[in-house]
Amino acid sequence: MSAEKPTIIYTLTDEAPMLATYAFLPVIRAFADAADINVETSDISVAARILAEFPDYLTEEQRLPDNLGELGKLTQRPETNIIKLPNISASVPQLLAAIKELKEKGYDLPDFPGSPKTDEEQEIRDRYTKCLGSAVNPVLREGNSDRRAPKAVKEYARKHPHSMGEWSMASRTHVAHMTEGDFYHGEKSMTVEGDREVKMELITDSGETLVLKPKVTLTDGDVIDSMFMSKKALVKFYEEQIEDAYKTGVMFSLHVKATMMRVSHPIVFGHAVKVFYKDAFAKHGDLFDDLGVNVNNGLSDLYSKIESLPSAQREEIIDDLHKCHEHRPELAMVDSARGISNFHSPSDVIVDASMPAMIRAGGKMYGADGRMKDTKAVNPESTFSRIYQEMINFCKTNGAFDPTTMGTVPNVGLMAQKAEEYGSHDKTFEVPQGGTANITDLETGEVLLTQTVEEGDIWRLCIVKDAPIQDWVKLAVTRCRDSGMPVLFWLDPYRPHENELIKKVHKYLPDHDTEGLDIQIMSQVRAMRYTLERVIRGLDTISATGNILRDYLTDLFPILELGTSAKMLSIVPLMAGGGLYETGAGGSAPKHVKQLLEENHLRWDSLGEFLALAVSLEDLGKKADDKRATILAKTLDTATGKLLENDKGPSRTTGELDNRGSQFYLAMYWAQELAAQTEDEELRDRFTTLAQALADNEDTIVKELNGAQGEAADIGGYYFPVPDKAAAVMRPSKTFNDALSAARD
Ligand SMILES: NC(=O)C1=CN([C@@H]2O[C@H](COP(=O)(O)OP(=O)(O)OC[C@H]3O[C@@H](n4cnc5c(N)ncnc54)[C@H](OP(=O)(O)O)[C@@H]3O)[C@@H](O)[C@H]2O)C=CC1
Ligand SMILES: O=C(O)CCC(=O)C(=O)O
Ligand SMILES: [Mg+2]
Repeated sequence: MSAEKPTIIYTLTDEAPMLATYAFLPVIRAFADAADINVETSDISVAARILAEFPDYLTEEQRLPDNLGELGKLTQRPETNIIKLPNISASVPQLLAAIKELKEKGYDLPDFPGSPKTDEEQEIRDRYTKCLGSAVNPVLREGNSDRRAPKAVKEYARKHPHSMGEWSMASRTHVAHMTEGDFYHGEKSMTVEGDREVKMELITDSGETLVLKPKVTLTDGDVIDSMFMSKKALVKFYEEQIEDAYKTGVMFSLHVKATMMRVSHPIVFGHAVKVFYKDAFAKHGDLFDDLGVNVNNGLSDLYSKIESLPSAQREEIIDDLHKCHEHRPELAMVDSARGISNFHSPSDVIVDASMPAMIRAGGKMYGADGRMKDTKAVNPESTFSRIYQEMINFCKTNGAFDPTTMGTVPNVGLMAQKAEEYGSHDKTFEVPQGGTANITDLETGEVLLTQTVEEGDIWRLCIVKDAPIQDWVKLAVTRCRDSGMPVLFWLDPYRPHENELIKKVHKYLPDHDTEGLDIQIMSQVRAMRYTLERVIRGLDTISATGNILRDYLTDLFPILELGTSAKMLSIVPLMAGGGLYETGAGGSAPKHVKQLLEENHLRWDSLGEFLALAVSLEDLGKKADDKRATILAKTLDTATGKLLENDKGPSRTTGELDNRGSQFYLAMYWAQELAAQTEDEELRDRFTTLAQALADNEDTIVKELNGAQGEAADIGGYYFPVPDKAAAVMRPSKTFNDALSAARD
């Protein structure tokens, strides 16, 4: 990072946001240049992270630095200013596809060892594992989360409401979750006194001691939890729910977060597939084992592994899989036209986005015949899934929410320093043998937390440190004061972990001036009900939650309120003083890439980027006392408001204004605002020319941008596109490109 100039680091990520960046970076640079702001990029896409992990397999020219590691270090510096776009938290099928593409491009990477047999294979697998799942966000999110709908965005949604499906009392949609044997059921938690080192060990029933994690360093005040999911209870639960759905004729859908909960949830997902196709697994299980089939990676893994078999044998298996459907319920589909079900891949249906989409659609998902149907939404873990049933009950009673009148629900989420589930990846184990699972002090041998587990159970240790909790409480109070909204801490005293948090909230609230503020603590189901009663009255309520509810609620409410969580302001005030500005609360929208590749239309809305850039510039202005950065921030904010007012967001329909056209309008409005301001004459003069050039050529530019649509687009890859090709597709208007270049001269 350049020491002299104020610097924004803009991340290059994956899928739709990465494509949008090809168009947006030249716009940003045209404006940032004028204020002498450095805009650096950092490629943290899954492809770049894979390449950075395997320098020893690559030629000198092919090697990439460890950008993520570097950014992680920068989060510890107060001057850091990062704009973070959504990235793929890769499932195994996505990782395999990325490796395949890179190999085809001449990167001589090793194959991903599905079941490593040698030390070398294990080492390769361990390296690839670093690129799997939620590997980016926990590293960069060295602060807690502040996500909210900006006023202009909320007002836009009120004036231009998105469609909402109808809810009826007769809806059969419901949430099914475990009532015993899940992580909630046997959770144990404690606040650690004094610094100490512990290990995770399993004393097996045969008396052997297996050390699963030799050392975990804990500090005074850490809250630690030991919890497990019983395999037996999970399988029994799936059996019952599948049977119930079949008997009652309701569709079955599974909602997990195999990407973020990258160790536990693929296993939870895999058991569902095995139970659903129980008969086929009973008949061909040995063969599947020989082939290395692992349905934790989805049914697609099974289909690809049986491809090597003689066709008669393969067809017999496929026939047996199909036969299972005769006595199983209908499955929710991801792509009914292509026969791709909810079981195909664990990253196709991700609970944070999938449950709100279903609730927004009136409790319906797509069935195999392409029609929307009621569903049994299976969310095995009861810890958080009960909030969805509460909302469903509410919708059944009160009907669908009305975006023109509903209140807003911002979130203050605890996630700093790998809080809670974020840090659990390397402390989660599929128990190899039954026994006693202990968290044991390395020095004294004292057992801090103990669980009795059985073979196949998933056992994990989560930690949340004291400083992030203090920071979270402070952020909640600050947001309460600044917004004038009440704050609810969604904490359940019956859950041991949250009971520890409640004690800390009580301890740290008195550190702040809370005079006149409405701050309450409620268990999750009550908090949801209380919030919803306010929402339908147009009243706003901040939710202060742990990490998982941060994730769930910041898709749930935005999707209902705004139609998408991409329009959220998503700020992470870094605890070391810097700022991480995320672009919305949604993901990288793979469906949008499909449309671009097929029809050259990108429906991705970059509003999240516009909002993030404005707060990033504002922060730069404040910290570096940089007047020009402040002017850029203010004018960008006004331009974004104008964009909303004039309804220049991207359309879903090919041939109409898309991401590129929307960015053009943003650039034009921004230049016009700068041309109209009087605080800085040089800026005014510089942008008067650009504003003029864009306004004069508005019709030509829009024609050039929209005219490029309609045919398939070639960007030279999916995970690692060819930059020139992607840039050519994303910047099809010569007139616009020339005007931006001229502005930098
Ligand atoms: N911060 C991060 O890094 C995050 C990353 N992810 C990753 O994103 C990927 C996809 O996750 P998924 O669960 O499908 O969720 P997404 O939020 O990416 O997509 C779900 C749907 O939301 C809508 N949407 C999302 N962003 C936008 C946008 N900017 N403009 C318009 N519509 C938008 C789209 O609806 P429609 O198709 O109707 O247009 C899209 O299909 C996964 O790989 C996941 O790991 C997920 C969440 C956060
Ligand atoms: O880190 C991840 O895998 C996804 C994060 C996410 O969905 C979110 O932050 O809302
Ligand atoms: Mg999310």
